[in-house]
Amino acid sequence: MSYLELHNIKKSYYLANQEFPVLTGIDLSFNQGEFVSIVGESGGGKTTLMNIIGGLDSNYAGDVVLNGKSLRHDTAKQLDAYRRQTIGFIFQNFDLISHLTVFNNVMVSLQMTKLSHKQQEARARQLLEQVGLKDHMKKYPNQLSGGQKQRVAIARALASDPEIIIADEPTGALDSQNTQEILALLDQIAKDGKLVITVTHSETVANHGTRIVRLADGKISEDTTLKPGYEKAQANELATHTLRFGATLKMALENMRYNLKRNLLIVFGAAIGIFSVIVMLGLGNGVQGYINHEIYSQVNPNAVQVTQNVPINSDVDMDKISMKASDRSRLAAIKNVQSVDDGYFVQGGTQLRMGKKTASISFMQTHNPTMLAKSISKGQAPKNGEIMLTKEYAQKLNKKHPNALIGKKVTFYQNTLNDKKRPVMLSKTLTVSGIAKASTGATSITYDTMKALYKSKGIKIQPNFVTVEIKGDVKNVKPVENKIKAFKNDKKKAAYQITGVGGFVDTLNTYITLAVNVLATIAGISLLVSAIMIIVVLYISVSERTKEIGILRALGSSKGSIRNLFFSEAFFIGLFSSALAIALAELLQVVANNIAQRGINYSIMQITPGNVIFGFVVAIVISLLAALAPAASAARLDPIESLSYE
Ligand SMILES: Nc1ncnc2c1ncn2[C@@H]1O[C@H](COP(=O)(O)OP(=O)(O)OP(=O)(O)O)[C@@H](O)[C@H]1O
Repeated sequence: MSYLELHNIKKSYYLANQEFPVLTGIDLSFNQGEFVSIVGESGGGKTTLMNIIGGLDSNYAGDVVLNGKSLRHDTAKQLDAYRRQTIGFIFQNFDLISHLTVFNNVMVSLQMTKLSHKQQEARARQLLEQVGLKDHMKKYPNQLSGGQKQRVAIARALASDPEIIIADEPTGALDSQNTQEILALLDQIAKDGKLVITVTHSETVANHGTRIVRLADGKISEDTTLKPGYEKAQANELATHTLRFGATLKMALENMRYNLKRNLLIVFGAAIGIFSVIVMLGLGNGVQGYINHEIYSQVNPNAVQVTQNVPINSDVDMDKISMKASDRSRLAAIKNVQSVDDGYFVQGGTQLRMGKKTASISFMQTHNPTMLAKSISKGQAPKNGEIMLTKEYAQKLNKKHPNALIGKKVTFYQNTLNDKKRPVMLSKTLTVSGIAKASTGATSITYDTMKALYKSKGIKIQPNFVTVEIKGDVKNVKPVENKIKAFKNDKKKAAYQITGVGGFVDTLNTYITLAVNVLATIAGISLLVSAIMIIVVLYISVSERTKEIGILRALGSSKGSIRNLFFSEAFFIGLFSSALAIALAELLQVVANNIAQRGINYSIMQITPGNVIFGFVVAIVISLLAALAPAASAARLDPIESLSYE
């Protein structure tokens, strides 16, 4: 039994359903240590035969038997492994990967062996030294002479220490000096106990080997042994696996670096979409924050004022509008209610006097601790025996310097009815504690002061409103408001009326979030443009790298690895473009906030870590999705057609 046997190999090509037979029944056997030259007329099927022996073509009749085992039933993956482990290809046009250095061209093959990374590097160095390229390892293929390129190809073919070297016209592109040197190397490989099969038109090459096989009309016409084959050595093939993801990542990175300018433009283009989305989200956060900040600085959104649901007019029955202990306790029992404070408001009938000046007050109420200090423009909230005035009323007492009233005494008059419905005048001298903003503050005294004032004429008051304070986030306000609204009175109508901004703020926030998301989605349309751009670029890349794909398949990488190669490229486009987009957005944030701080004293753009992560994830996912079709088309390419791609 010979090491490699071909049994009745037949192969035809079909064009428009017409059969063109190329090989019509080849029977051959080879042994390790032989240097066989296959010669024959051009178009006679030599390359076709080499592709069958090399496991690149499995669409033939007959059988290839290696070491007693037929290749016929090998799966695509087993054939990949066969090419990686047992076969080393050397091509006429060298077929090196142009964007990889000499060293890395050899490393591509070695990365498919199970050697450690250190051992792979050491072997790459040793092989390149062996073919005389010690000083050229860092060069790119286009910086080498033809003979040097073919040496790199030989070093690469020897990477996994395969038992069979297939050299298709290895000296076809070389001068006589280089031809001799390459032949010497091939001869040495055969001497080392490997099987070297070369296809050639050159008699010089053919005569150099140990055996010449002539092909004519698709058959063997002559099989001549020139000299006995060399001693076969102990088979020493290295165990292999397909190109791992890490290696494809590295190759993708090297390819991007090789086409740096183009890739920078692509990354920049893809970054625009992600940048717009991040900026929109950041601005959304900022604007929402700003609006909330503005509202919160004026009023406490977590405070809700609750009154009985009865129309208030001059002859209203005070008893009907008062908030009873039962009202207060059922409000206090609602989830998230922190406190329920008694309050009392008065509409009309109030006058302030200071010297000769008077001010009629249309509305005043008791002060409670949920009112924000920010609603006071000067001074403080009233304590017992004090009054806070809104600016509007303060100006009636001191037009030019309303703030000068603070600390001064004013006389407070209140017309009301006593228990017997007789009009009485309440009066008390109070100290002005502070001036409230007209828009958000109220003229107010404490509940105790109000109570004492009425008590001076024997009137006992009940609170006519309460302030319900709600715990925690403003989101808790709406549910509490809804619960309050749900209470019914005897007439099955809503028992209470409420005023407060919390529910409104929550609704406003919902609308702002909605608007921001709509804007971000519109900005996201540019992501679609980015995705289409990435698809186009990757298709161009697949077509540019068709030859490289053929080379990698010949070296034994699987379809999956080819797919990964393009996914890796897409991954890097996604990664780099999102990094660029985030950097630009952060930069814009610094500039925008700087300007905003000067204008409105607020950071109007707030990009959160969540936005940044979102940007990264979206960019990478979109890039990988965009790579789906180009990567699949690259993986589907036929290795033989890819190798002959010009
Ligand atoms: N993919 C293909 N489809 C159709 N015909 C093909 C295909 N590949 C090769 N052929 C034909 O098969 C025949 C054998 O081609 P092959 O390349 O094996 O010849 P060869 O002996 O290596 O030729 P040369 O010495 O010129 O390189 C040729 O006539 C060629 O046109």
